[in-house]
Amino acid sequence: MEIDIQGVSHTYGKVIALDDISLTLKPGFNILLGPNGAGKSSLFGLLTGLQRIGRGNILFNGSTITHNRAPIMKQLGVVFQQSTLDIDLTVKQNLAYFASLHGLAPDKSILRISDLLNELDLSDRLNTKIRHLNGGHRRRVELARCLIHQPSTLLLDEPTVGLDIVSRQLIHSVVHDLAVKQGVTVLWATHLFEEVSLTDPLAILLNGRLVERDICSALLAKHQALDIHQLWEVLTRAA
Ligand SMILES: Nc1ncnc2c1ncn2[C@@H]1O[C@H](COP(=O)(O)OP(=O)(O)OP(=O)(O)O)[C@@H](O)[C@H]1O
Repeated sequence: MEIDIQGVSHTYGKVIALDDISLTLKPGFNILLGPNGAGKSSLFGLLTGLQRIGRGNILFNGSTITHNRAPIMKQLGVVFQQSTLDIDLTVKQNLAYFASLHGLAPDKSILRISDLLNELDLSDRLNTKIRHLNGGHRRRVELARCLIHQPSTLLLDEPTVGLDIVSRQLIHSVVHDLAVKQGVTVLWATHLFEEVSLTDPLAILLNGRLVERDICSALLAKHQALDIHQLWEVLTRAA
C-alpha cells in the first residue's frame, strides 16, 4: 500500500505537534527518525485514525480512512508504544483472540500463530501468560499480534525502545525482511541511530517539522556527512 501524507498539521491547544508534514510512504522499510517530543506518536495517531486530521490529508492507495475505513484498517498492522496485550491471558489466547477479530478460522489461526511464534523464536512460550514474559518477549508477541492478518502495511511506533539487544535485533530483522523481501510498507518510528541502514528511506522529524526525507545514503551525500550522527548534528544545528 502507498500512503500519501499531504500537508498535515496537528495541534494540542497552543502546542504545534505537527507542522505541514508531507511525505509519501512506498512499500519498503521507511524510517521516521526524531527525538522525544518531535511528533512521531502524533503522526501515528493520525495515520491510524485515532485522532482526527485538522489540516491536510492522508491517502491510503488514494482513499482516506474517513471514506474507506474498514478496507484500510484491514491492511494495517500497528504496534503502539503502549502494549495492547491482556497480561492475564496466555500468548496463545491473546493471539487467537486477535486472529478471530480478523475473521481467521480456528484451524488457520493455530497454524498462523505457530508460524509467527517460530519466526519470533517464542514457540516455547505459547501457553505462558503475558504477565510472566519479559519486556522483549512481550514486544515480540505484540509484533506477532499485528502480523496475524498478514497486513500489507505496518506502523510501528518505537517498537524496540527499552528492549534487550537480542529482542531488538530480532524484531528489527523480521520487520526489515518483510519490507525488503515481501514488499510490505513499513513505517518504523525511532530515535535510535543504529536502526537506520544506508539504503533505507529516511524522514527526519524535529519539533513537528519534517526537515529531511530521502534514502539515507543520499542524505549523507547531500549534507557531506560521514554517518548518521554527523547528519544529525548538521540538521539539528540548522533547525
Ligand atoms: N495529549 C497531548 N496534549 C498536549 N500536548 C501533547 C499531547 N500529546 C503530545 N503533546 C505534545 O506534542 C508534541 C509532540 O509529541 P509526540 O508524543 O507526538 O512526540 P513523539 O516524537 O512521539 O515523542 P515521544 O517519543 O516522547 O512519544 C510534544 O511537544 C508533546 O509534549
